[in-house]
Parts: sequence; structure tokens; C-alpha cells
Amino acid sequence: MTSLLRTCPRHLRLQPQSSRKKRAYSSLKSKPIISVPPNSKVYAFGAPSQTRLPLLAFSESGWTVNEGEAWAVVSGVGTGGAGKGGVFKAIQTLLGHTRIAPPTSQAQARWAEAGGLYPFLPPSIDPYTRIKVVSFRQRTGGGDGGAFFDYTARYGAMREDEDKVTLRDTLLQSTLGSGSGSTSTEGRLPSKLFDELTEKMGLKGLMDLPIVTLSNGQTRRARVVKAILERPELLLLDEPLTGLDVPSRVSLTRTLQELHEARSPRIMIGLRKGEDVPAWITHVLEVEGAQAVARTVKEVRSMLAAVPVTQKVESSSDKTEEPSSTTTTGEGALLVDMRDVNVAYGARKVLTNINWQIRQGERWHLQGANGSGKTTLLSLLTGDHPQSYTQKHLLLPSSTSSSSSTPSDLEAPSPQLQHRKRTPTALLRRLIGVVSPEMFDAFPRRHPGMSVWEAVSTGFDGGFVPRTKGAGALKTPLGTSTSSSSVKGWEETESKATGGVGWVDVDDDELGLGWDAIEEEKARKRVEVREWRVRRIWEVLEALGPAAWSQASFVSSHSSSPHSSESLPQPSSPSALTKSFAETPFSSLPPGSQRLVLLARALVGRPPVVLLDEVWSGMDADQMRAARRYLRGESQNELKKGVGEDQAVVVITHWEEEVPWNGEEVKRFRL
Ligand SMILES: Nc1ncnc2c1ncn2[C@@H]1O[C@H](COP(=O)(O)OP(=O)(O)OP(=O)(O)O)[C@@H](O)[C@H]1O
Repeated sequence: MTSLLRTCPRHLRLQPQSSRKKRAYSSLKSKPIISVPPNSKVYAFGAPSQTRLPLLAFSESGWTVNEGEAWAVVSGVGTGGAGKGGVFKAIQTLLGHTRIAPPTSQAQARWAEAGGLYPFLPPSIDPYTRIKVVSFRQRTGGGDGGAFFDYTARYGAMREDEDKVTLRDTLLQSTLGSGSGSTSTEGRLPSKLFDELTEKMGLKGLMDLPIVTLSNGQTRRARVVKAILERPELLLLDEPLTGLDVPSRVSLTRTLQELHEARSPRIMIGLRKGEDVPAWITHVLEVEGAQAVARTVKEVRSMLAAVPVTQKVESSSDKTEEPSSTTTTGEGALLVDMRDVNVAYGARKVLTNINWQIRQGERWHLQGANGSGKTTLLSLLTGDHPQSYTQKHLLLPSSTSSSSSTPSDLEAPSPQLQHRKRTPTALLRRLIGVVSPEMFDAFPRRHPGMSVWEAVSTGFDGGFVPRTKGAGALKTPLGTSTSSSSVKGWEETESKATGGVGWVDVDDDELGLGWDAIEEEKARKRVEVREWRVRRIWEVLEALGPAAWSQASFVSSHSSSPHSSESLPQPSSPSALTKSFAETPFSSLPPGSQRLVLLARALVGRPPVVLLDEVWSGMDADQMRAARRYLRGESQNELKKGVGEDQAVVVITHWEEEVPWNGEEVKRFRL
């Protein structure tokens, strides 16, 4: 909460009042917009009040949103179940997906009499048809279940008709009156609001593009405009500024303020703990665990003033006081070499004559406005883009020797480079660890009970489906291994492990032995690799899981004080918290925690190149801090570092403060 109100000048500039503002929102005396009685509790439907912990427990001030007030819901995230993120729970409540229980039956009756949750709406209107939520933490494609989402359509391989629906079609569809009965946009003229919004949101030049081709920032802006065009009474935007470049953030913030002031529609925003609160917000619903407390921004400000200065500095800018041991001064071996790289879709040029070399030990911040081609450039590196094959000079890692699939490989020679078209995509997936919005959307959630352990274990092969399921496969080899002393303590825990560690292949050539010795040596090496993989999974989960950031919402028996990854005792076996997390179904986690698991997956195999595109999206301040510390790699032990000197990392973010490295430790590549 400390850095909640890092006021940001860009949010303080108030815009000239629009004509819509003439409704003079601030002077209106009307019924409350939202009303939750004091001391109310919120339960999942079907949960008996006495026996289950509530999802939310409101304080004695309850929650009343009056006309003219501007609210933000601010919360950390939990790890699932009752610990789900506060904004998520507020959304569920506002959409009527939960049961609100006032403290007494009299309070219940008074509340119902006064109009319930939305007193400002006439009783004849179903409130849930007038409330709209757009969340940017959730997945945007592939349905909600997790069937594989083919994102290659973005890169020019469109086949289905629905991939060709343009932005104009989609937005016009939103302006169709609900009573018209027609779903055709043909001949439909854009409204004044349509013109104004698309202009302000910088979408005008993109109207004829298929929506699947829009960049992340462009898509987010389009989703906001689409929701506004549907003319709800109340629009809740969850993390609306994530992934937007600075100019887009400024124009969106201004536009939201104008719309809210004109009540057309009323806007409420969801923010993660630690995010800037726009200056036009007047009130905050703060959700910590299950506790929901409504405050004015003034109150929050005076609470901040009471925090000792040293504590403030630590929370708002931990990067300034923790210099990293990472350096980029030495010339590491080349890992990526691209010269005169170009990407165009017909006449539309996205990348022109790009030259970039990435070396071992380097930490890069890839910068550029929304739509400048950052994701496209990364998709060339991962080999996902069809035009990666046609580049004249695009050299990528091609040897497995430095992918650290065995402990001894940590001292392996520099990786070999070769042209992308000679490197199989499956191999690239092992050699390049990735977290990106596209990958986040594509990662399957429906795989039967895929645990956090299994999700992380897919990082060794770079696939999406866990292989060698069950710990049984590990038990025997570990028990008979000559080198198992190195993993004593881990051994007991792995028998309860929640999945395998991927296929372990050992090349005959790699062993350099005669035929008779090969089989025996192969078996020994397989055991060694499996042991290393088990240990790596526990290491990344300990460093990036709830043991590093939890507010004890996950396992109540665990220590209630959150601790950072470097202050963790180096465990002889994983903590109870980490073990419990490893067994949790991946799909049950909130998006921020899922991203942390996918970060663990990208790092677990210690690939030579790691690409992190908007990896912080959905994480709260504690999670982000844990991840950044791990990436900075302050431990002296090479194995305990998030990334080593033999690896290169590229980070994409529009927020400078999200980059884990400082000053000269990080190189910048601007598109
Ligand atoms: N098939 C396509 N046809 C036309 N234009 C396309 C196609 N695919 C992508 N583009 C355009 O390429 C540009 C670059 O997109 P990209 O996703 O690489 O941007 P970005 O820099 O990652 O943006 P953001 O910061 O918003 O994520 C965008 O303007 C996008 O509309």
C-alpha cells in the first residue's frame, strides 16, 4: 500500500471539460450507485455463512459509492480459493456472482428496501445488464477453458473467417442497439461517440486491420472503446493501463476521467497493489486478503504520510538500493545475431533493417511504442513468425550443450549459432525461455489437473503438455543413484512430487564412450539429469512461489511474514508452503500467480536466452519484487541465481521501474 499513491504528474494534469460534463456530476444529490451495508460478508453461492470463510468481509463503514465519487479497487493477489485477488472478488460481487450477507436480518431487509447493491437503478432493470467489466489480467483468447489457442494468426497465417473480422466491424457491432434484432454492421454509420473515442484512443489508422493482428496495447485500447460503446451504466476496468505506452496511458486516463465525470458511463478501475492511482480517483476500496476497507484518497494519503521515510523508500523503489551483482561489461559469446531484418505485411512495414546482437551475460530492455514491433521481433527470435525463415541473416542458438539440461552442462562451451531455418522450432523452444501475453493465452489450462509442478516441468522441453507424469518414474533412479547424496532431503519430497520432469534424452555422441559402456553411462546420466531437474523445479518454486511473496493467505500454518527470495533459508528440502503450491492446479491460480509459474517455467531449464514480454502483468507488488530479485541473481551460488552470466535476458515493458536491472547493467534497444 505504501507506494499506492506514488503520484504521477501525468495523472495530475486535468483536461478541459468536455461537453458531456455539463451534467455537473459533482453537485448531484441522488441515490448511491453502489451500496454494501457495514460489516457485510460476501460468500460464494451455496456456501453456508457459518462454516466457510467469506470471500470478502467489509469493515464497519461498509461500501457506499455516491454519484460524483471516483473509485479504484486496489488489492494484492492471493494464490487461489479464498485467497483469490481482491479485484477479482470485487468483480464477482459487482456482477452478482456472489451472495452478499449483511450482518443481521434487519440490516438485510433495510438494504433490500433501499435498492440493494445498485440503489440508483430502477427496480424494473436487471442491474447486471447495465454493469460491464473489462479485465486485462484475464486471458483474452482461446475461450476460457484452455484448448490450444493458435496465435500464429497474428503473424499473417490467417485462415478462418473469424480471424479476418476487422476492428471497424467489431466496434460497430458494439454500437448496435440491443432492440434492433440485427447483428449486421453493413451500412451502419459510426456515431459521434464512435468517432471521438477511436480518434482519442489512436485507433483510427487501424480500423481496417483484422483484430487478431493488433498489438497488445492496440487490443487493450480497442477493448476499452468497445466496452464504452456498449453504453453500460457502470464500467469496471481492471488494470486498464497495463501494457500501454506512455502517450496511450495519458490519453486513456484523460478520456476515462472525462467519461466518468459525464457519467457516460461511470468508471471504476481495478489496480494491483503498488500501481499508480490516477489523480482523478477520489476513493479507494482496499482489499487485503478477505478484508475490504473503503477509504477516501485523502485518508490513504495521510496514512502514507505516517509511514517512516525509510520504509517508503524501500517499498517504492527497491531497485535503487539493491545494486545487482550482474554486469554486462565483459564481451560474452554471441547468442543471437540479426542483420537487416525486415517484416512487412503487404505494404505495411513493421520492422525495417533491424540489426541486433545479443551476448551471454547481457540484460536488455526492448523498448518502443504500442505497435512498434517488439512482439514481432521476439517472435522472430522464437521462430514463431513465418517470416523468420525468409530473413537473410538471423542466427539463433542451435546447440543443446548450453541449455543446461544436465548439471555438468553448466560449464559447457558457448552455444553454436546457425540460421533459423536450419534450427528446428522444437529445439528453439528448449533454448529460448519465453513468457509473453501470447504464450500466457496459449498455455493450456484444461489439461487434467495440471499442477504447478507439471506446468514448470514443461519448461525443460519447451512444450505445453507435461510428459512422464507421476513421481514413480523418479523414485527408483534416485534411490539407486550414486550421486543422490547431492539431493538428500529433496529425495523424500520428490516421492510426493506432483509430476515428472520431462523426457530425458542422452545422446550417444555426447558420452564419447565405447558401445559396451554406453548403456550404463546413459542410465547414470539420466539419473543425474532427473535429480538436477527435480532440484531445479523446487529451487524456482521456492524463489518465485508464495514462500517469496505470500501474505500467509495460501497456507495459514506457514509463517505470516512475507520474505524475499534472498532472505530465504537455503532449504535442505522445499518448505511446506512451496510443496503445497507445487500441488495446486495451475488453472486455479489467479493470473498474476500463473505468470509467476510461467516465469519459473521459462527459467527452470536455464536456457541461453530468456525473453520476458510484459511478464509483470497481473502480479502485485510483493510478487513483482520477488521475481525481480530472483532475476537480478544476488546469490553467489550460480544455481541459486535466477539467471547466470552464461544467459542473456530480454525484458519488454513500458514501465521503466519494472526492469530488474539498473543503469549500465541494462542495455536498451529501441524500436
Ligand atoms: N497480419 C498483420 N497484418 C498487418 N499488420 C499486422 C499484422 N500482424 C501485426 N501487424 C501490425 O504489426 C505491428 C506490430 O505489432 P507488435 O505486436 O509487434 O507491436 P508491439 O511493439 O509488441 O506492441 P505492444 O506494445 O502494443 O505490445 C502492429 O501495428 C500490428 O497491427
